[in-house]
Amino acid sequence: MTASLILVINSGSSSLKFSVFDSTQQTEPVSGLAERLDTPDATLKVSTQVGTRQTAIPDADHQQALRAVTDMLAAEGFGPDRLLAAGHRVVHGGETFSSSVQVTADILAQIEALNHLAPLHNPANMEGIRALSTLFPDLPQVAVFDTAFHQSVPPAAYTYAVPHALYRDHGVRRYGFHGSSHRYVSSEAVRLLQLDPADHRVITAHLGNGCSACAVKNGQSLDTTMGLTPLEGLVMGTRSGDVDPSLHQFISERTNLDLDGVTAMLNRESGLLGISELSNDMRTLIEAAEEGHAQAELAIEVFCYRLAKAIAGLLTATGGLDALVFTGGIGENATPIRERTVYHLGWLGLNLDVTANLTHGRDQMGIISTTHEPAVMVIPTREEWMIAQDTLTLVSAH
Ligand SMILES: Nc1ncnc2c1ncn2[C@@H]1O[C@H](COP(=O)(O)OP(=O)(O)O)[C@@H](O)[C@H]1O
Ligand SMILES: CC(=O)OP(=O)(O)O
Ligand SMILES: [Mg+2]
Repeated sequence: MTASLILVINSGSSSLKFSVFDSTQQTEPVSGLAERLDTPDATLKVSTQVGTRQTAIPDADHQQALRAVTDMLAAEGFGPDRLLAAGHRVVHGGETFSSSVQVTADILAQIEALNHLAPLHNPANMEGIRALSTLFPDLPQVAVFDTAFHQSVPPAAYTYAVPHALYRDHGVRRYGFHGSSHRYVSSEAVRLLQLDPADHRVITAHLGNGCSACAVKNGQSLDTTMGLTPLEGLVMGTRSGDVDPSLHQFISERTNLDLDGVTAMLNRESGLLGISELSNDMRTLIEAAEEGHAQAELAIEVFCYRLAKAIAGLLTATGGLDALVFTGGIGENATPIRERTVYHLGWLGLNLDVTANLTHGRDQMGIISTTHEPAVMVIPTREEWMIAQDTLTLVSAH
């Protein structure tokens, strides 16, 4: 049997998302998620063409979860003999990686040296790579970095106004994340609108649990809202985004939190959850706001205002706008969020087509504005598919 399957792994601190792509048929026959790892409630959810099912995998760690995934795949007829390669999402590639790479012991050491730049994400990503190489030592593995697409951002946009020695000695600069998503949806906008690949200006808004926006000119990222870590920029589900840099000291002086405690607060208890004191889930907030929940309403308004303000700022990098693209769970589904955000940007000549926005732009083009110049679009992201494509390209070249 020829090996044609690409296994894509997005390994997080307490979860492990996976997808299987069939590179010959261009299909995604199986995908799923192992969550609440290292707890008695750990579960594995698997979706195939026939439906979704859930199994308990109590106390499973990353390696046991991956074993459960590969056992399940074998039982479904996608055994290890059919695996061609695995592609991993790695959140931080620092300045070392400007494109995807095949993993070797040397590459693994280079990625590990960047762990301090993304302590919440990279160690978990490494865990996924390690766990899979223990299970299948001969399977080629590829690392696809969130930061890689943003390596074209110029120094004026990535330099913090702090002593330059911090950059030289410690790599303190803005890096940006969600690169696979921004790269995919911006190139889709160019394709769908038939824009000139060498002459276009697109702003992409990736709005999931983590949120970031990106300025893309002529296929290159020129600026983005996330920084040294994925905490900077927009309001997110549980992350604050931009705050006054004095806040760490201010909070720790007035509460009993130390630096780690404040960082955890800004990452896990802030954003939509922090403002609303209700939920980090946009669906819940939209419903609550409709029923008159004042803090849910405030959380939504802060989210949209800050997003619109960031988009307006990113136009400094592009010098114009051909398309504004919404993607991610919120961007693809939350009609009122797109409406309110675009409302703040009416002065740019952006006007939503109310019906198209309600149907979530589910036509071939995904356009939800009354005009095409500039166009507002909804384009579903395909981060896992991008990872599979890079993986296939790299292993085919070897
Ligand atoms: N129909 C919907 N309406 C509003 N928000 C939605 C809808 N569907 C999903 N979302 C929101 O999308 C967010 C999750 O986005 P997603 O891209 O799936 O997250 P992740 O970054 O974890 O992949 C949540 O805030 C969720 O409430
Ligand atoms: C980098 C980042 O914020 O990723 P996520 O949205 O998956 O949390
Ligand atoms: Mg996502």
